[in-house]
Amino acid sequence: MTTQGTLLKSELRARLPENLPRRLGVAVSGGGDSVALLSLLKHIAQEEQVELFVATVNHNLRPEAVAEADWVAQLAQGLGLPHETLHWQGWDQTGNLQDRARQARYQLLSDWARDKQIGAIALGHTADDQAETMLMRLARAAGVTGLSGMPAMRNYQGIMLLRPMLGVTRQQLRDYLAKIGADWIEDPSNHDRRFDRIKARDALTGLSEIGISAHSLSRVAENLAQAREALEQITQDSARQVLSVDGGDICVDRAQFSTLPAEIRRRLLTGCVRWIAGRGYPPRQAATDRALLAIDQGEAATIGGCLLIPKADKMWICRELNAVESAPGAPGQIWDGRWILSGPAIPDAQVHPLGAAGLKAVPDWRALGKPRAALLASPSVWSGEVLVSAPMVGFSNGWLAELTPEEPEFHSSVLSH
Ligand SMILES: Nc1ncnc2c1ncn2[C@@H]1O[C@H](COP(=O)(O)OP(=O)(O)OP(=O)(O)O)[C@@H](O)[C@H]1O
Repeated sequence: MTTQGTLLKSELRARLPENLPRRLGVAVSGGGDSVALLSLLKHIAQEEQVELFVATVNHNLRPEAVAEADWVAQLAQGLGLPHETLHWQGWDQTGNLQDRARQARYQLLSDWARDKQIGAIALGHTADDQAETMLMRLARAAGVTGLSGMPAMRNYQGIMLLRPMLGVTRQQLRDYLAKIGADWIEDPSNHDRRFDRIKARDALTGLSEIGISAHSLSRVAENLAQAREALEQITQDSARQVLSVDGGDICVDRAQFSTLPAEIRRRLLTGCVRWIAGRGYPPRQAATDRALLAIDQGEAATIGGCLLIPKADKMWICRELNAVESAPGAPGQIWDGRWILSGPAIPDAQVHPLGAAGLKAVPDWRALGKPRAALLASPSVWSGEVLVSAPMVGFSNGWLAELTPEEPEFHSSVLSH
């Protein structure tokens, strides 16, 4: 191995978990980065008795994709490694094409890994990718989380995604490939200035004059990733002190909450909102700031599908009735993104939010000590016009309302973003 190769190999090794899984996946598109990744990992795998498995995703978006996947298959075969091409069914015209293709890629790769009992998949993101990500996030005035960039390791549906090349540049990898006489596929979209990433790439070249480089920006990301870890720990500890979960709602001790630093309060609030109303994008900063002010002042507010309701010295954070999808749910299936209701078989049973009509049928709801609005959005079972069960309001009638099994334990879930 060349000296350069040995240096790159140790850079990669330092960013991989200490104990590599016995079966390791490598996502190879055929581009220079992932081809270099494969070559370097091959050396590491040989030294550590790790079996490598290669996969290429064909997004079926470009006619050349079939030939590119075949090219990678041959490359893998030449290295004596198993290869599989995974196919995306195509874009359903919803959302942004790039985002959807990326999501599909991770889904296909993780399904493949699970199927093959592969514990982790290595991806070829480089320091340049990290730097471009940082520049794009700077444009959105991101905070500590956004500016901690792409993580070097991340659990995706039980499979570890590894990015061991975040400390090396695209140019270093190209030089290495040229030295060992390896070939790769040049993606024409890498020069397409319609994409923000390509504009960020060009901008980075200009920034080198003031010493901003892919290396320096990816180091900033690493620094902030450590800061983020520390913040997450403090946030978890604070959550235990100032929040309590009551059914599907959260009750905040306002006096204690107000003593916390702004960043921790923001993290707690967005964590609560995501836990209650879903795991999509976090609420915008302006909405979060408005809601934090409302908590300070003990005023009602709404944020991201949740209601903030003051009651004595507490603030309740609950699901907003108007934000619950109006289509009825079925028992045994996930309703409103997080509840599963189960009980005696009733042919026409449907799950709805309790609503004002339902609450009327449960006269002693006041004894629960919870705000009325919180109860209105709670899950209930109906047979036609008849209320069968409202488990969160003490009228269970043999039914059980449980938070979905994927819903992790509150104190860690609230804070793990
Ligand atoms: N079609 C593909 N098949 C297999 N692996 C791929 C494919 N496309 C990308 N990858 C993997 O992802 C790495 C990063 O690729 P790229 O920078 O093009 O992704 P991206 O679209 O920026 O996605 P993201 O940054 O969200 O992961 C590649 O080095 C490779 O490991």
